[in-house]
Amino acid sequence: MSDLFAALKDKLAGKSISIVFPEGNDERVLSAAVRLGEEKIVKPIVIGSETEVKGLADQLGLSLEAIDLYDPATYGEMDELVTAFVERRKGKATEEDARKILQTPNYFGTMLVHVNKAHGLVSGAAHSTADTVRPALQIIKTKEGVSKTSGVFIMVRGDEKYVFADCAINIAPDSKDLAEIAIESAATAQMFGIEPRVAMLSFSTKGSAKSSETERVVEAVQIAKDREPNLTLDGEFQFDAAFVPSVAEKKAPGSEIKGDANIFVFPSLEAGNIGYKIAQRLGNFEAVGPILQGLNKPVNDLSRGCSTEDVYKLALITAGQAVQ
Ligand SMILES: CC(C)(COP(=O)(O)OP(=O)(O)OC[C@H]1O[C@@H](n2cnc3c(N)ncnc32)[C@H](O)[C@@H]1OP(=O)(O)O)[C@@H](O)C(=O)NCCC(=O)NCCS
Ligand SMILES: CC(=O)OP(=O)(O)O
Repeated sequence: MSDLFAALKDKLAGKSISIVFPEGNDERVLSAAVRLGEEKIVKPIVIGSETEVKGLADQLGLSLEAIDLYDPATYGEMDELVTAFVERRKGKATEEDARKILQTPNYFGTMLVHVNKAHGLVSGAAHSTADTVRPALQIIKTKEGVSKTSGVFIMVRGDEKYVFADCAINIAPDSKDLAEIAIESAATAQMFGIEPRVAMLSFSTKGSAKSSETERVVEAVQIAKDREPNLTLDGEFQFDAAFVPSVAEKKAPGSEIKGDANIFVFPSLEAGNIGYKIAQRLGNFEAVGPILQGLNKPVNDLSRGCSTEDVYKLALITAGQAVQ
């Protein structure tokens, strides 16, 4: 993974990609933003009250010279953002609503991305996923051909690299959603040099159990294969059948996934979110993400349990998505 970040930094050199950090009051976020600015890799735009952010910087011994600090309360181009927000929300927000909502750092920051004053946004160190992603879903929206945004983690331990999806957004995906999550995750994996071999996970392998839950995954496999016949993908698999060759031989002989999957599509958000945290906390995997896929512009969420290093890395990935 260190190679990935070195390659990303090379790719970003001289590109002046600006990333918004709406959580200027959080010491992990402020420290990562200052580091990125001082390394001149991305241009950080930090959101927060000037007094509070300066106070935190003094406490942490940080200089704010390498970042831009925007306070929604005093932002000079608020009228432009208000007009653009009302236009984007078409009938769902009045001007009065817009003025109020744009005082919220995540909405304000997302609008900066929407009106091209910044290339991407990283938030979620101090906000729930719902509060972080809702502005993006409403304002940035999904790109053409994608019906739902989803969130993946790149799980890294030494040389091992896997993609876990969806661990962040869709609570109860239907079979069409699961197929789309699989296809989008395969594209995301390629960005990280992972040649996709996708396993659609369940508590059943190739019909060993039957229920509406397993049928949903079986249908998803068929939809994904019809949409992307060249993608190496199969299921439904229990995790052992997807990951352990000797178990795959017994439970799923003849599958093109031979216990060698590297992208794991979980059947629900419950499974995906619990699964990634177990691998992270018990399995000592580094969990990079969640990386949101399918949006028009890059907006990424952090876990509230993130470190400064996690903020730094997700910001690099976000900037990398902006120059795709
Ligand atoms: C993502 C989430 C916040 C969206 O829920 P919500 O705010 O109730 O969504 P709504 O149904 O009100 O929709 C709000 C907007 O987002 C859009 N939207 C909702 N889910 C979406 C998705 N997966 N992809 C794209 N757009 C989506 C809706 O179309 C709607 O757009 P509109 O206002 O322009 O019509 C919700 O599904 C959620 O809480 N997911 C779990 C997040 C979480 O806690 N994860 C675990 C930790 S990472
Ligand atoms: C991704 C995730 O689970 O985020 P949080 O830990 O903030 O809920």
